[in-house]
Amino acid sequence: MGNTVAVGSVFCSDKHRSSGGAVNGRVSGTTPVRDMSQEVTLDRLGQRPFQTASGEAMCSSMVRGIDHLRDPRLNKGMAFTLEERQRLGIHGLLPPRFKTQEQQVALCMRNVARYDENLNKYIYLMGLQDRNERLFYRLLAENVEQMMPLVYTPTVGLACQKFGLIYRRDRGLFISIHDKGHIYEILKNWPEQDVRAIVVTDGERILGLGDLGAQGMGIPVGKLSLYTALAGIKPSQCLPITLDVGTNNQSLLDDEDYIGLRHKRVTGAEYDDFIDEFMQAVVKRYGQNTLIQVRAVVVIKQGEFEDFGNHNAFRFLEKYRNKYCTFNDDIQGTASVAVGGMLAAMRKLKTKLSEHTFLFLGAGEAALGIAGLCVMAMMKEGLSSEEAHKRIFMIDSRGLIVKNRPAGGVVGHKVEFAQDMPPMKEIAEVVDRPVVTGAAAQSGAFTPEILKKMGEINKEPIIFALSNPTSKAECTAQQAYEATEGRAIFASGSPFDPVTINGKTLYPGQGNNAYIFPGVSLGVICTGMHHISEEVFLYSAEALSEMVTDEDLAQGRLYPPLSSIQEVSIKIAVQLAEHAYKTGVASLYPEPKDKAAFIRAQLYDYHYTSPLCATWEWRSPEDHNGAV
Ligand SMILES: NC(=O)C1=CN([C@@H]2O[C@H](COP(=O)(O)OP(=O)(O)OC[C@H]3O[C@@H](n4cnc5c(N)ncnc54)[C@H](OP(=O)(O)O)[C@@H]3O)[C@@H](O)[C@H]2O)C=CC1
Ligand SMILES: CC(=O)C(=O)O
Ligand SMILES: [Mg+2]
Repeated sequence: MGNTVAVGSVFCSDKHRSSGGAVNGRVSGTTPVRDMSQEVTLDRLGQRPFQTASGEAMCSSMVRGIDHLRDPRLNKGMAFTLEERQRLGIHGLLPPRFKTQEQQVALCMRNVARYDENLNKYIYLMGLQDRNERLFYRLLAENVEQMMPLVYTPTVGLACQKFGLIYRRDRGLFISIHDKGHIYEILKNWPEQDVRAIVVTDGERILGLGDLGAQGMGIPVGKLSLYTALAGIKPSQCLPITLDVGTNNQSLLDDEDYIGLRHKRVTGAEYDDFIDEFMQAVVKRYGQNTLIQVRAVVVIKQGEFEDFGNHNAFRFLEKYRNKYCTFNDDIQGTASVAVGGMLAAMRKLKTKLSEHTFLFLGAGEAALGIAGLCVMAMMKEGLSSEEAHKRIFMIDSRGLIVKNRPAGGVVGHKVEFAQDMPPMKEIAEVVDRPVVTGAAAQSGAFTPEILKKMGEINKEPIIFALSNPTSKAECTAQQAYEATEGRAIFASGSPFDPVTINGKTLYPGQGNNAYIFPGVSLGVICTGMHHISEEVFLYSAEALSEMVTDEDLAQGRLYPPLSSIQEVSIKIAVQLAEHAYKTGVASLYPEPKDKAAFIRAQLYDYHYTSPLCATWEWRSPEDHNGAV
């Protein structure tokens, strides 16, 4: 157990020693000399150093045998071979049986099935991620349909609500408003050097569940696990962050298990300065610095804003979109998946978007994002902006958004969608539109009567109930199909089981931004785009809809099956790369000739590799003067 594994040529700088490795019991990647076009990592002597489980080069002189069991990046459990066990000095620390990774995945599936409650399944999966990272990602990636509802919506919503109760160990970075002035120092505590993707929330609007404060951390953690499982972005390059500025949720403030700051949300200039400092600190830590250290490749910081409150989400998107490489998933990612689904529905109906009118229940981040992208798509089909806007009807908490709305009028991004009509309060009054989208977190808002009316007016009404989690859906798939005798073209934000109606089984689509954000992020990272334009989300929507087959459409699916979602991500990334090089917004040169092959070469491999390699030699602890 005391044996130490070493590589002949050691290339750790002092910086690396102080930022991870065995010093704090975690093995971090180093900052290797990196040439992404070939994905070769070389040490100073031009030799291939040891690769960690995440594919990163590392200071193997600092890794002890036992670390291969304790570090989730290195651990393979019973899949370590006899030779590996003996040479790593871990023989006897594992049961005598040897297993393949496939057998381990099957065991994990059986373990998940043993739990009745989804929250317990979630806890099991988080435990697996903490123990054996590759196994966790293989389980997720190869069983997306079963696992996504557990690590993502709907279960992640419950996990956030109970986060304090189920909290086990560190994952992600918490930065509180009281860290103002020191955010860069906090970022330096993160043990990874090569972060490419950050998902950040301030917990103010977690799914449709409202303000969950610091417990919103489940969302960046869940989203980033999909970055890896669905788009092959390396886990070591992903950083989940929660900005804790307090919470206005009194029941959390009163909850003995609440993990965040126990005061109301800080707002105004103090909050804005805090976010500004955060953005600058991220670039200082992972933007410029990383750029200086690498060769032949521009490493970018890529960040995603998630589940911020409405009033801040739009402000920050405007403020930061041209200054940083960032997007808002709730506004832009959702828009893309919804328009992708609508384009697929148009193929089924053999019509164009511009031939329809659209009704939105909700006029917040999700609904306004979708409405905006619908306008863009209709303009691409030939409508003027004015004509396209006339086709969009939106309802917020005060009723239909109209120009002459009394008391308070219409403000912000809603203004462009205000119709020249008399005010109307009830959704039933305006539901005679062929495409109806719910994104208002008002569960059951599409009542059976409303759904029936949609079915009476339209032969095949397009009904999207996008609110999450399931408890907030505007209607269920069963309700939509039943009220329309199976004629509805339906999609929902959280998954619903297939429904059999009049002997025909229909497969509701999951209109969730998870179809979009992993692929967009992969494309951005692989091209070094500095800014993400709105067109990216229309291209992604088109790429997504092109992957829907006629057979899918015949079964009621508006999206490709979740089992093919990795291919969707790659297709989106390739499409985005084509666009990035064509329009000169890529910064990674030389331009890869075969973009698909290039992108595939970057992907995280969740299969185990051997920790042993030819250049290794055994050294006793004394050889290292005890520096193990
Ligand atoms: N499927 C997916 O991929 C995604 C789904 N979502 C889901 O969409 C939902 C909304 O999110 P988001 O847009 O960010 O939230 P916002 O808070 O930005 O918007 C909510 C909107 O709903 C409106 N609203 C509230 N009550 C009613 C009511 N009784 N009748 C009509 N409208 C009402 C609000 O009105 P007002 O403006 O007057 O306050 C507001 O316009 C959430 O459940 C979220 O989980 C979000 C992102 C992605
Ligand atoms: C899916 C998502 O991002 C949301 O519901 O907020
Ligand atoms: Mg969200």
